[in-house]
Amino acid sequence: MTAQPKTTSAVDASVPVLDDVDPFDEEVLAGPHHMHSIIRDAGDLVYLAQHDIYAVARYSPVRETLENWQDFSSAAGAGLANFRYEEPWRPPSLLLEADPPHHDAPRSVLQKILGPRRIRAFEDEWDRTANQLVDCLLEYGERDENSAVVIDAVPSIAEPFPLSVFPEALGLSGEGLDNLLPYGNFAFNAFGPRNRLVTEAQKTIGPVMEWVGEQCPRHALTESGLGADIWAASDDTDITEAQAPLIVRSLLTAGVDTTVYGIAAVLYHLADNPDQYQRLRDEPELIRAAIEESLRLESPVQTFFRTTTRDVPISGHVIPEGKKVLMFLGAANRDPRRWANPDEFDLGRDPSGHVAFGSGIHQCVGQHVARFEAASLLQALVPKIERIEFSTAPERKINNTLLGWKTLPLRLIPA
Ligand code: HEM
Ligand SMILES: O=C(O)c1ccc(-n2ccnc2)cc1
Repeated sequence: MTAQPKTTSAVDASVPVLDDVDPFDEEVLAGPHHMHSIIRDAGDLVYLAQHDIYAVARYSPVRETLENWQDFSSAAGAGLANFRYEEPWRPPSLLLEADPPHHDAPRSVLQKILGPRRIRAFEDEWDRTANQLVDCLLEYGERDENSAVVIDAVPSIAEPFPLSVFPEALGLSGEGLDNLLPYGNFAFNAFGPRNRLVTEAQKTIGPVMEWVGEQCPRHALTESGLGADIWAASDDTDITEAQAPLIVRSLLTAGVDTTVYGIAAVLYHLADNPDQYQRLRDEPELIRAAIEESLRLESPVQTFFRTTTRDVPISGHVIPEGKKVLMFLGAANRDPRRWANPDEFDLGRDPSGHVAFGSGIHQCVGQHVARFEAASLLQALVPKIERIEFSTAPERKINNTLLGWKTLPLRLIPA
């Protein structure tokens, strides 16, 4: 594979060039919001010279780029690497890294299998698991002098809950599930540049990748899980037998890490807004709004890329064909041009239209899994916990694509 030619096509002189903005700088990854406002203020479209990429951060050009799959292709990869010039680190995703028509059948299969009706079938079981988790924390959790339960919500809630419900729903055997977090972490780092985050993880990811590959064949999956549904679709020739394991792999990649970050985001914003947590206690019907508003504010999946399929006109500029375009979903979700008081957590706002799950033909097909998991958890937690407070400052986890928490030290005051 030849290295991607650097800016063979001249940058349209009207496009603001930002020389000193590196979205993948580790300090920026830990706190991207100042960078977001610099890019939003620079214009609808900017050129980030350090990576030879274009970028959109304002709400409407991000929506436009997400929804225009013809001009902004996913088939050259959803990350910085351009599959036209570089070998993907694994066979590309049949959904995330495909355009119509190849994208169509895998998408319609997963859309059915992960649709709200099918996921609602897990609701009672996920509610039971969530209540068991909360009861266990109340029963055995360490208490402080005011008998508040003191936890780090990342290892105590955000990680164990998705790990205890999703692999089982998918139909995994149960052995080696602790491979799922490092695998997801690596996959999301791999959408970025080959920086320390990638090269460090590359040293130990081999056996993890092998384990993931071993979970995808039909015989590795239980007969009643979502994975079996994917294989059943290959019997009905909606998809081929060769495609089925790759689609299972998609769920292994995205099915846990994303929801760990999503749940941590909800708990963070509830602890950060005690008055609104009280409102949630009084009005539990606002639980879904709390989840959406947390996803808007946090945007656990911060970025994805597209590749232009022609010289694309956008907002009075032209992006040359074959260029990577970085979509800052997190910046769009806090764009003051679209949201009043964008940085505020407001249960009273209508958060619909946020792009935390993307938009258009690639919009997150697992969004109902994410929403149902978070809702089960909050429905178990809110009635039993009077107040949630930070016990000490939370620490950011660093990833090239995901924004979330490494630690979330909380004090849970029982109701
Ligand atoms: C809070 C949790 C999650 C967030 C924030 C999230 C975010 C996203 C975003 C932004 C996209 C669009 C990608 C693009 O436009 O290139 C996407 C696509 C996708 N998501 Fe998620 N996701 C989450 C959870 C999940 C889960 C739990 C699953 C699987 C069970 C999943 C499976 C997928 C798949 C397969 C796609 C590709 C869809 C396509 O290309 O047609 N996601 N997700
Ligand atoms: O097929 C894959 O490799 C893959 C598919 C989907 C995601 N994703 C990201 C956010 N929600 C899901 C990540 C990887």
